[in-house]
Amino acid sequence: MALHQDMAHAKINLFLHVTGRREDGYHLLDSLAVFAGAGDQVSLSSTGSNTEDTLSITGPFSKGLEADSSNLVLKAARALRHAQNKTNQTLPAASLKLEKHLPVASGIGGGSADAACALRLLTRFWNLPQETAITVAPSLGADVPVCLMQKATRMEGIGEILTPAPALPEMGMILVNPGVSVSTPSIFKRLAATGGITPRPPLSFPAEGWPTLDALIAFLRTTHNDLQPHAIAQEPVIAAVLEQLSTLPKVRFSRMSGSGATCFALFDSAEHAIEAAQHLAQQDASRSWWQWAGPVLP
Ligand SMILES: C[C@](O)(CO)[C@H](O)COP(=O)(O)OP(=O)(O)OC[C@H]1O[C@@H](n2ccc(N)nc2=O)[C@H](O)[C@@H]1O
Ligand SMILES: Nc1ncnc2c1ncn2[C@@H]1O[C@H](COP(=O)(O)OP(=O)(O)OP(=O)(O)O)[C@@H](O)[C@H]1O
Repeated sequence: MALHQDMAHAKINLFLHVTGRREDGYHLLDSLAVFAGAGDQVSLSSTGSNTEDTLSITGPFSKGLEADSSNLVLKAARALRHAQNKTNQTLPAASLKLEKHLPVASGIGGGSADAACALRLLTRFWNLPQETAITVAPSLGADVPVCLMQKATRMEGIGEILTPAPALPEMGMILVNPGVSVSTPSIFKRLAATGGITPRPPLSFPAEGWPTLDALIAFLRTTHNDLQPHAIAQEPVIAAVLEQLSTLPKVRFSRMSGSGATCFALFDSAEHAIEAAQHLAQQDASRSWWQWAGPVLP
């Protein structure tokens, strides 16, 4: 029986500016990340024996994902054990289950969200201080620290400088992925190969936040996803997704998230998003695409 379970929510970059490049090749970013109701489910139970941590994967996107030490869930467990400098004998082995609902390598941080979720579950299971998870998170991926919190956040540095976002309005969202997986390093490489960084004046967030969706959208229109043109150059179908989203009833704003290929559209409410998703599902072009509609987490 599962002792603990938690949701690994999809991370959406409402904008994503690439502001510089470090000597190690990692890019400096400025981004506003929010979390959608969509997510994977991770659960944990005790194996009842002192063997190794184990993982099993089910769900619509389990195919092609290995449940071995390459999986970010088991990498999270190993990193946490290492940080505690304890052996398998002193921390009981965990049996982890991942129900995979988010498309893999799709720009919405599914693997990072799973790793962060595993860190949250395991720190509770092993009675470790929360700080251990916070310390370990960046070593698992640039998106893991923000996924640990699952709250609207401004991301800077390479993703490790996190500032809670000011107040956001209630809104609904559609996510659409056309079924092509996009490797994050390949899109950053394309950006670097073309000279990359677009100089921009520093961006300030209003301290009072955005009381309405109109206000948020006016702000977002001054921003970009700098990875979007490079992802479209690699996978032109992303432009078709954005075209479809822009014509949906009551849509307010659309853009690609992260390094793609998932694109999002914003609506005044989750109900409007769900209605528009029903409309989208009837279009020939989008029938085979993965889609989700619902609320953005507060
Ligand atoms: C694009 C974003 O999703 C925006 O939230 C993240 O920056 C990427 O986060 P992530 O997938 O967790 O990234 P990682 O697994 O740490 O890095 C994958 C690869 O992406 C590139 N990378 C990633 C993050 C970053 N700030 N600069 C980079 O250049 C590097 O080539 C790195 O080897
Ligand atoms: N639990 C996992 N879920 C998804 N991918 C995983 C997992 N564990 C390892 N991976 C590997 O991590 C890579 C990145 O997957 P992920 O779904 O996090 O990409 P992404 O959504 O593009 O992430 P980001 O938005 O952070 O760039 C995949 O190529 C996959 O092989």
